[in-house]
Amino acid sequence: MHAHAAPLVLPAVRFAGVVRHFGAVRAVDGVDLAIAPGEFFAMLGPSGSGKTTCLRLIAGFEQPDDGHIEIFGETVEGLPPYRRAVNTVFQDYALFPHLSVGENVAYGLRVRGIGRADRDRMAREALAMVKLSGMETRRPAQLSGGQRQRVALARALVVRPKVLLLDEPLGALDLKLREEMQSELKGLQRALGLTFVFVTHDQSEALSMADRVAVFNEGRIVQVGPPEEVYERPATRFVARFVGSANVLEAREALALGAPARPSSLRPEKIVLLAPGAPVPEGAALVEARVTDVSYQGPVRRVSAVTGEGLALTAAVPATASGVMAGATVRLAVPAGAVRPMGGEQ
Ligand SMILES: Nc1ncnc2c1ncn2[C@@H]1O[C@H](COP(=O)(O)OP(=O)(O)OP(=O)(O)O)[C@@H](O)[C@H]1O
Repeated sequence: MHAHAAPLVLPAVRFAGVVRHFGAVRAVDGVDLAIAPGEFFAMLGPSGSGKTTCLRLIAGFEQPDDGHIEIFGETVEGLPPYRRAVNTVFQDYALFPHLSVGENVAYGLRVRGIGRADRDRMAREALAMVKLSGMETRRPAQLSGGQRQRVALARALVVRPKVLLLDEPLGALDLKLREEMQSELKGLQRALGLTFVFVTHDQSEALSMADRVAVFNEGRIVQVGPPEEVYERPATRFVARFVGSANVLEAREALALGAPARPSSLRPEKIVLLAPGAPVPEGAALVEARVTDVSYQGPVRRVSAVTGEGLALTAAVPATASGVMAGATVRLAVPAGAVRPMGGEQ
């Protein structure tokens, strides 16, 4: 964006040069971002990369040491959490064990001074939204993990925030439930038209749910864009490796595969295992390599191999491919365009 061009829509959340240090730890180290209203925005990165601190800065549980934060155009520095148009769903749900489900959900309304009848109605509506109608009188201890997660969601939504902050909300759920909740959350976000800011260290979760993904490393955003772009065109080595474990090629290695001499990424699933005698596809580079390791992963096998020149590649090939075992020599085709140049260094 040009500095002089006014944005077309006021961002739901805007960070300008935001810094948060804890002693010598640069938890958030100069972050700029603009999250659009109604956007599902994922913050993805390894443990300790600063995602949660960014979320806490939006919520108002942390204050920036430097930089500026706006929520729908309003400067929020110094504004306490309850005065911001945001609400948070925590990973551990933070439900009150001694209150019923209905009371948990209505809690935020009670502290805002909303009367009994309205509270009950709004809590019932919020519980219906997360498919928990009829559970009002249960205690959190009488619910499954997935149901508790829904109560936490209803409790956050009932006060009608403009931005919902979710800190690894599905982290405690098993895989199947997690996948169900991913599509439900996404559906809910679309139906309500709310802005969701979602923190996760799970790259497939970020890619499948978000409109845009910001990849964090060491307190900075190293790439931000739609999932396809982050996956297909990682900007840095870190993004290439962290999102989908791409092969990272040095400039001379890219050149040897017929691509421009630039540091580049190559997705394992783009590499084609050629059957013995099969012709090399048009425009592809042919590589002969000795298999060093094979790992079966259900639909695919991940094959690690090294060429005579010492180029190590990982390919994801159909699990049905035969004759692939450690020590075997394989012919791999790297299609033209599969080698993608990277700009940044971090
Ligand atoms: N209150 C605090 N006091 C001291 N250091 C902190 C505090 N909060 C966070 N940090 C440090 O700041 C860095 C970033 O932490 P943060 O929780 O934002 O990372 P994260 O990417 O969310 O990681 P995770 O996925 O593990 O939650 C870490 O090194 C962390 O130890």
